[in-house]
Amino acid sequence: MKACKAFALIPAAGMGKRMGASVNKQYLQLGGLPILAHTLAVFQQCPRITGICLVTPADEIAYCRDQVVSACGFTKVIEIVPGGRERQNSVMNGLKALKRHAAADDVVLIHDGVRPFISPDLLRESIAAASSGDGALVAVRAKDTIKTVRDGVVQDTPDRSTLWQAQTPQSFRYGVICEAHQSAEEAGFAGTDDSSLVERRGGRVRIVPGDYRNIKITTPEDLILAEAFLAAFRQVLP
Ligand SMILES: Nc1ccn([C@@H]2O[C@H](COP(=O)(O)OP(=O)(O)OP(=O)(O)O)[C@@H](O)[C@H]2O)c(=O)n1
Ligand SMILES: C[C@](O)(CO)[C@H](O)COP(=O)(O)O
Repeated sequence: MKACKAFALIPAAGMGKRMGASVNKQYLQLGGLPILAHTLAVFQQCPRITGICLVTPADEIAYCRDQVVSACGFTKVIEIVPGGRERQNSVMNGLKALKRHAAADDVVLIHDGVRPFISPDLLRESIAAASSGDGALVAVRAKDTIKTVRDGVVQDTPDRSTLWQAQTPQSFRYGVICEAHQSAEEAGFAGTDDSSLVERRGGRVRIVPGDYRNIKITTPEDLILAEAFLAAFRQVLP
């Protein structure tokens, strides 16, 4: 049987408010390159990825195309489109742009632009898992005990053995994720990740056990961790 195509959708249209930097956090330097370049490099180098759709703030499209995509030779970037108010809106814009390229059965890997430590193995495992069901979610087991809290008072201590921390990529058949986003938009449902939209539609999302290094660079201390990870584990670009 012919393998389906796999596309990457990279939302990178946030404001980086929690980072508080003078430039948007995806352009902060990590090992001498913008964070976003490290992320894109993993997808560019993965033979299973056919094309990449990048979502950036509308007023950064030209900068991103010239200073990141062209400058680093990311030839698999087939679309750069403007983002929306929330991450969910940015992903929706990317899904619409992929209509020109993807068929309903193709797989789309949705991956935060600021998670540069995703590994090629996890991309391959995500594509395989998403191809055999409704979707696949890279996640790691919760290491800490998690509390449910209301008004500063603990309500409950959920059984930790059932708790996983969601990362990206979150990967789905193109038709499945388009339907889930469309339905969420119509219902005014807001989720903090893409899997929750598919779960809401009764979809079966499989866990792909992830990697604690696959951090989302969110606050200044994450940058220190990222530099340490880069020095210890990773050499992506030539
Ligand atoms: N409207 C938005 C918001 C977020 N993102 C992207 O979604 C990913 C994860 O979001 P997060 O780390 O929360 O980024 P920001 O929204 O930029 O951060 P903050 O909430 O601190 O402003 C990032 O790659 C970010 O650029 C996006 O494409 N569009
Ligand atoms: C999608 C995500 O990265 C999974 O952990 C996360 O939910 C994004 O949340 P954010 O608040 O938009 O950073």
